[in-house]
Amino acid sequence: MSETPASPVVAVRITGVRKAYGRTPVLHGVDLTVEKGTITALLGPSGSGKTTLLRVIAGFERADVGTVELGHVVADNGKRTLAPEKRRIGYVPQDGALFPHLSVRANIGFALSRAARRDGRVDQLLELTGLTSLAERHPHQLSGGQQQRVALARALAHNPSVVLLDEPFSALDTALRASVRSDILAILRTTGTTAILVTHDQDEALSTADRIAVLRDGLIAQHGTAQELYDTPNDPTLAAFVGDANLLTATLTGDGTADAGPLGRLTLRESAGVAGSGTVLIRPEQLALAGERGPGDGVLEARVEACEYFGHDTMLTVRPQTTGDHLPELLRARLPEGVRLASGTTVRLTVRGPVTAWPAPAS
Ligand SMILES: Nc1ncnc2c1ncn2[C@@H]1O[C@H](COP(=O)(O)OP(=O)(O)OP(=O)(O)O)[C@@H](O)[C@H]1O
Repeated sequence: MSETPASPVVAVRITGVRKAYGRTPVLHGVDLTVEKGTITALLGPSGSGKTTLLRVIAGFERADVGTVELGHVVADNGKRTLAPEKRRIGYVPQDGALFPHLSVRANIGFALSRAARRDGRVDQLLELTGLTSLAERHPHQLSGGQQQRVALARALAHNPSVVLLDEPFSALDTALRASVRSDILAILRTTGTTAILVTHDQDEALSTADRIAVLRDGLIAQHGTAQELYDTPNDPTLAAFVGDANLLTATLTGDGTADAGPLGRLTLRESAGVAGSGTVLIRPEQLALAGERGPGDGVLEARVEACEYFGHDTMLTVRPQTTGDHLPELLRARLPEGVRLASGTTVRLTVRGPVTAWPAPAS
């Protein structure tokens, strides 16, 4: 007898949420489901409504239309809302928003009952977040990363069912950012906390979250794993938003391939069986040096315009030497470690692996 896998438990379900400030609509009907125990990155350009959505989930803003369910509880149905303090949500704002006049210990225990404080809940949280030795310091005596850990400890104090983090690393410099991010994520994973993390940093979203939801024009443009978003974005704009993208005009053959002119016939990851004009996505690491193979037969000659050396790999910007409808003026190719090429060098490139393509929209 085959067993049906248990369906995942839903921690947050947002259905058809609309929100306007005055006459300016921000959320246009957002649908999003977050499973318990997962970390979801909410990614989107500045002004796309990420903070607004987080505030609607937290109950600091009301939805105009739609529902917000937290577990089995309807927290907002566009008419009635559950007060923020009854939602079992922890909120970590951008700047941490610690009380400057209180110690780390007092900041963490601020909203706890006397009984909880007596039971050692604060000590537990100090230990969990590695702050025990800093418990008596004040916020101004802490680094930015330590302050963020205090903010997280405070958000976790009530055993929330969901923690919302609004760009919690944006105030930190690049070096500190990576280490604080991994500390905070480790804490969230250790405690099995469901989290929604707002970011406009694509790399951060791709490298940290179980799932990524991209908010664009007030709607979720795509929700999936990092690999789904990177390999099979829903449209060319998303492809360019999540990672580096070479977008080429191609002719879809309808048999699972696309004719990309000088780059030859490319195999598609998925094919809708549609023939006609379309756009193909080639990620920079899918362009490889063709070795001895000459132009034609899927090999493109191009001139190096720029060579960025990163140690672990090299990013080339090249100008195709063949002009035509198929190719953009410049392409980006990520080559393996050790490659360094002077501007003006001619390279021969070929495409590796299957690509994603979209038929041209019907006019
Ligand atoms: N209280 C408010 N009153 C009026 N308009 C607001 C209010 N809060 C946000 N907005 C507007 O709503 C839009 C979405 O803002 P929001 O802060 O949700 O975006 P965001 O995606 O979080 O942006 P960022 O990445 O820059 O923080 C913006 O145009 C913003 O100016």
